Amino acid sequence: MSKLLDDLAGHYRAIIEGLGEDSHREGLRDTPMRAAKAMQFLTRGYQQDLDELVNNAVFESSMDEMVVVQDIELYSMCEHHMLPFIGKCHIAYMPQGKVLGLSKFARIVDMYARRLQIQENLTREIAEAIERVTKAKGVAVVIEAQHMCMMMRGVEKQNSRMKTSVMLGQFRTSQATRTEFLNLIGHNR
Ligand SMILES: Nc1nc2c(ncn2[C@@H]2O[C@H](COP(=O)(O)OP(=O)(O)OP(=O)(O)O)[C@@H](O)[C@H]2O)c(=O)[nH]1
Ligand SMILES: [Zn+2]
Repeated sequence: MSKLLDDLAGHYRAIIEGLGEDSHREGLRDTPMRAAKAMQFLTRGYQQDLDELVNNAVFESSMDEMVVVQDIELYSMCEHHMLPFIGKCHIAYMPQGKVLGLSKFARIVDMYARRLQIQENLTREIAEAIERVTKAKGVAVVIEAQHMCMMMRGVEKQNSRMKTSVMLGQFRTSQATRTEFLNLIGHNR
């Protein structure tokens, strides 16, 4: 067992004790280690590297029309409360001689979502990574998510959703491209 994981489990034991619970009672005995492993999983994006993850799955193609990958589910952790935010990510790009392997969009989303994040930065990091990997003429990313810190505590609003978008290149400069994308993902109602 790594020292990092042991340390993290120790911190979880302290949190449990801090809540006034007995961390040695049967139901909680293994919880610090379980929680530590779960948190490591939920933040495993810190251990990942973009180039390694893409694994050269960038293919030559004459495709020069918009490609959209819609409804990629997303689980992240808000950096203010360390509570989950959950939603969907929509990605579009305008290829320029190269297309990216389909699964890599989901992998890139997860690499940045599995960290402590705010939704705005997550959206930008995904867009910039796709731009870097594909050298596309434009990249657009929209995320819509619900934040547990707004639902389970605080203002306790169950139905609000946050939408963020980052438009790069042609999606920023061309209203028509942007509109086509928003129409394709059903956001121009
Ligand atoms: N912009 C943005 N804000 C976020 C995100 N996740 C959480 N927040 C907000 O971060 C803010 C932190 O505000 P604070 O006043 O320091 O913390 P707080 O007292 O727990 O705030 P309340 O949630 O209003 O109770 C809150 O308004 C949260 O809603 C996010 O992804 N983006
Ligand atoms: Zn929060």
